[in-house]
Formats: sequence, C-alpha cells, structure tokens
Amino acid sequence: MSLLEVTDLQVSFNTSDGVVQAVRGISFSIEPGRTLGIVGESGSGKSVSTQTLLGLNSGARVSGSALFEGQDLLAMNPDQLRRIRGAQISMIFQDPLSSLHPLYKVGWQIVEMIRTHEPEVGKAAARKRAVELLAMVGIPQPDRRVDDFPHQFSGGMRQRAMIAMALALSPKLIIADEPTTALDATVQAQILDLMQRLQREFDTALIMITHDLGVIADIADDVLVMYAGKPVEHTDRRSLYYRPHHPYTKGLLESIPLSTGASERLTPIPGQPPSLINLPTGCSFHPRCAYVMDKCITDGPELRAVGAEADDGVRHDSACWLPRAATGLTAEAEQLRTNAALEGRTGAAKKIADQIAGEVKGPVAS
Ligand SMILES: Nc1ncnc2c1ncn2[C@@H]1O[C@H](COP(=O)(O)OP(=O)(O)OP(=O)(O)O)[C@@H](O)[C@H]1O
Repeated sequence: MSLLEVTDLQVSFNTSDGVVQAVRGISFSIEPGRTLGIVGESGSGKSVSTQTLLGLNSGARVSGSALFEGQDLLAMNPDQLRRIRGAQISMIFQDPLSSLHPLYKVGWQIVEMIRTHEPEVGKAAARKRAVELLAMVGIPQPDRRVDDFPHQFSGGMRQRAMIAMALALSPKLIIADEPTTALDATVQAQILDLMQRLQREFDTALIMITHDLGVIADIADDVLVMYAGKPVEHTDRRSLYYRPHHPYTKGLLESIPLSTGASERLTPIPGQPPSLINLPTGCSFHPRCAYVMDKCITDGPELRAVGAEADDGVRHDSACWLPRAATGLTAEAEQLRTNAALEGRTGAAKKIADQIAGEVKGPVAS
C-alpha cells in the first residue's frame, strides 16, 4: 500500500462566469521517502489538487479518492482533516508569511503547533524542541532567534523557519508549493538541499509543486506534468528529462533558463493556457502545439504508455497522439514527431500550425 494514493481526482468551482474545471482527473501515488514533482504553468491546477487533499478548498466540487495510509482524505470531516494537517501531512508555501503569523514570535508559533497536536508536551519541552528544529534547519543562534518575530528573519531564514514548523510533528508527507520561487538562486539551492537532507533523515515523502522543471531536476524521483487541469505526462525523472514525449513537456524543458551566461537558452511556449471555463476541443494543448494534427482538434488523448520504457518496467505515460516511440530530444525523435505531424494534418490543423509558425520553430511547413 502506498503512503498516498490519489485516483481520478476532479475539482471544479462554480463561479458567476461558469464552472471552472480546475482539476480534470489526476491520479498518482507516493511512497515513504520518495519525491514527486508536480509541474505546470500557472493555473494548471497544481495547487488546487494538493490543497483539496487537505480540505483547503471550501466550495469546491470534488470527486475521486485520496487514500492516505488507506484512509480516504476526501471522505474525512473537518475535524479529522485538522488532526492530519501538520501532524501527518504538512504544507510549505511560497510565502512563509502565509504560515508564519507576523505578530507572534517564531518560536512561540512552533511551540503552539506542537502543543496543539500533542497537548501532553509541556511548554519548556516544546520550546526546547523549537530551538532544536531551528538549529536543524540552519538558523544561527537558534536559542536567541527563537524569540524573534518573522520580520526579523531574512526571506531565506523565514523559509527555513517554515520548514522547521513543517517538520515539528514529524509528518509522513510534506507538500511544498513553490517553496523557493521567491528566493534568489543561491538561497533556493540551499533550501532545496536542506529539504532533501531532512527528507532522507526522516524518510518523509515529498510532493514538490513548481512551474519550473529546473527546480526539481535534482530531487524528484517521479514527475507529473499538468496542463489545463489534466495530467499530460507522468514518469520517472530520467525519462522525463531525457526522453520527454508530450510536446508540452518538451516546451517546459526548452524554457528552463540556463544560468550559464552566453549559452543561456530560454524558449517560451507560444500562446497562453486556455480558460478552464471554455476549454478547447480535443487536446487542450492543441492551439499551442507545433505538432498539432487534425485528430488533436477533435479527440482528447488519455494517458497511455509510451517509449521503450513501457517494456522495461519504467512507467512512462503521455497523453499525446504522437507515435509512442517519439520520445526524446534527439534528431531521430524529432524526425518521428515531424513526420507524424505533417502526415496527420490537413486544413484546420495546418492553419493552427501556421499561426504558431511565426512564434516557434517546428514542423509547420508543409
Ligand atoms: N476558489 C476558486 N474559485 C474559482 N476558481 C478557482 C478557485 N481556486 C482556484 N481556482 C482556479 O483553478 C485553476 C487552477 O488553480 P491552481 O492554483 O491550482 O493553479 P496552479 O497550477 O497551482 O497555478 P499557480 O502556480 O499560479 O498557483 C485556476 O484557473 C484558478 O483560477
């Protein structure tokens, strides 16, 4: 049994403009000590998927199941979820001030967190643990800084303090939602290092949400790529980075900024993600896809096994009509994609491809 097993999670919101289909059927599982990266552009449904697991989306229409140690989180009442939050599953957000109250001392907040879930722990013992936790996440002079207010910490230190708080009750799963996006590259690397070290030490499972594939390149075991509320590619890290199948994943990889001076490469994906109220027909990505075919406009592909990995036991699923073997960034893979795209398009798809042609290089010429 997996630590967490999410099956066909769907989340929508009724708004005055219509129904927002934020999450349209995602499934994943995670084992103790493993890291799952969930990646996609802003609005792809990454945060809603994970917040729904912890009951943090009031007013949402939710279906599917999310078994945490065999118990369905989606069927739990608010009291049961409150007991799970923080103690069994904790969250780290981009903005530490969404977890750290600006008007209370950092140490006091950690102490409160411990004593709320473990009332038998005395104040002195909880404070001692708070100091130990701050030391563990690398806060200098923790016995003194424990009495600081959040605004007396730098951005990186606040992020560390939030990690200390997330670890306070030794949760089995941490969900980190863009935890380093607001930090500069050096501090970002230190925080990711720290999370990885602590994760190993405590065998904690980690779900890392990010819009930047570069952030999880070193730490994810598996990666789930989301587009417009749907999973479009799901595989292990190696396959995803070296043998991507979905053109959206390929686009995300090509848009990773390389911080290597002259060779810097950043090719944005053309166009914008669709409205989740009025989704495109067929594959939601087709209006932006350089490999669009006629079929993509009418039929939405579901995840299916692709690549040679399907035979050697590594799971590699992609929701794309391109040939199963068209994985990777080699010239050969590109040829397969190009041939399939050029063969598979006539009128409508050709028009879309021509529009994209102005913005991106792809198999757009006929
Ligand atoms: N309470 C709500 N009511 C209506 N729509 C919502 C609500 N919460 C989220 N959404 C919509 O659901 C979609 C998915 O949002 P979500 O925050 O999960 O995206 P994301 O991939 O995490 O992006 P970001 O990185 O910007 O947070 C967005 O279009 C968002 O506007």
